[in-house]
Amino acid sequence: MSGPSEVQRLLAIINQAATDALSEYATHGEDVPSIYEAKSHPLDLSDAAFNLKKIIRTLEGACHQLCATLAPPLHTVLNNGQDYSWACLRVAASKGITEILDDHPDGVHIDELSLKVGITKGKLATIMRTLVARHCYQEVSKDVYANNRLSLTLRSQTPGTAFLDLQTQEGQQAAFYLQKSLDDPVYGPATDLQHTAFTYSVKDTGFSGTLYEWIREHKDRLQVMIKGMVGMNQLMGTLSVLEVFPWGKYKTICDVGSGSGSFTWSLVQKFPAIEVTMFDLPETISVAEKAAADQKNGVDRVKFSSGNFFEGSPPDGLDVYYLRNIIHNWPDNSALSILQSVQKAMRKDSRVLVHDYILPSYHDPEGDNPAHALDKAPPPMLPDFGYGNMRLHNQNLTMLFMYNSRERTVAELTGLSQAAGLKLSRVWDLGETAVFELVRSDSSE
Ligand SMILES: C[S@@+](CC[C@H](N)C(=O)[O-])C[C@H]1O[C@@H](n2cnc3c(N)ncnc32)[C@H](O)[C@@H]1O
Repeated sequence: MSGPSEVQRLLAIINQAATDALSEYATHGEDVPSIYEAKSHPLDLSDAAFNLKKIIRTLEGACHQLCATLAPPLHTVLNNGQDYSWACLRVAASKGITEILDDHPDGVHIDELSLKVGITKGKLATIMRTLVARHCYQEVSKDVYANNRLSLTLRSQTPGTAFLDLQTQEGQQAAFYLQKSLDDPVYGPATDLQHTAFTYSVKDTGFSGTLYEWIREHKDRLQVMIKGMVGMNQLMGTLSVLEVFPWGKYKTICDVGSGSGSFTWSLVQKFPAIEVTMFDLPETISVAEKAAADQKNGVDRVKFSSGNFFEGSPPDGLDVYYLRNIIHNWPDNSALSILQSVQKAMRKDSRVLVHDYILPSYHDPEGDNPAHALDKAPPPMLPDFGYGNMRLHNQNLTMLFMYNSRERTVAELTGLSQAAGLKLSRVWDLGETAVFELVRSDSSE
């Protein structure tokens, strides 16, 4: 395809995707939001909006590819290398700027904002201007800043800002040390959890261990991590699995590595006949048991089981074993042990749902099997949607920095599953994440 025809095709894709997005808002009976409004939109965190996610994946991917096609290459490459907006987001969230602006819909002058947050006016103005250029906050008149739709997500104490805190602290710290750790003769070739970019970044403090051990020693970060997992799942839109998978056919579910239970509580509240057992390490289960006090209903249908999936199995004989954001945390040998431990607990007709980002791979035959295929972007886009799947690649990198692990392709997950005595039944593409549905190898399905 020639340059001009690539551009024409990308423009057509962008046009179609934007039109589809407008229709999707109409389908849900909602107005199209304005970026200048300081109010949340009903579809912002809706589990039912997974089609919108798919459309945006195409739109973002095509827009970025169009710019990368037409701009000088150094422009695009350094846009990526120079992106410091994360540091400004971190300041805004930690200083509660959104909450201050909440009380002033007409905006606050930088002089007053500077006094309220305790940051010198000139420095704060630089930070605010950077964020405004990213559509987060708005400058309503000269040096007067107000909230908009995006800045509302920066209210402190929310799961979303807890996730931002993790990404911009431990995440960025590990990212900085990636290159140094790769050059290190011990850390570079290591595949274990003790020798990651993150553990490299803290080794001069005298710490040696895994991220999990580090978190245990830093209890304040454990709380942020538990809350941040809720925010991460909001971002990923994982709860759309409640809309897509036929949960109504099943009664007993095990939420394996449940964390504080953000999935469990949503499941029992949406499906009144379902019973869930949360299975996690003792320290996490005790946090989850305390969090149960905040739940309005379904508490009598939730059981707590503490254990370690490397030393035993989750409770046996349940209908569905659901593993969300678990397998991707572990290198292959450990991921295999987890699947084996679940397989041992299964009845012949039980099933396992592995819910992670799944890496598209368009060059392996398994990816072409229509029953297992993930959506593919139209040419001339990169088949995996490129920038449209950026969070998948960011998560893949986070797994590398933190655990020496990675997101996996359908073929890689299929291989691990087979080694654990399981076989693939179906892949559910949720627009951002995907669910890998497995049954026992000896099942007649
Ligand atoms: C990334 S979090 C995912 C939590 C939850 N599934 C979610 O999606 O929000 C990983 C979870 O695995 C749990 N975990 C780690 N090692 C474990 C083990 N050996 N046995 C059981 N659970 C474990 C952690 O405590 C944590 O809750």
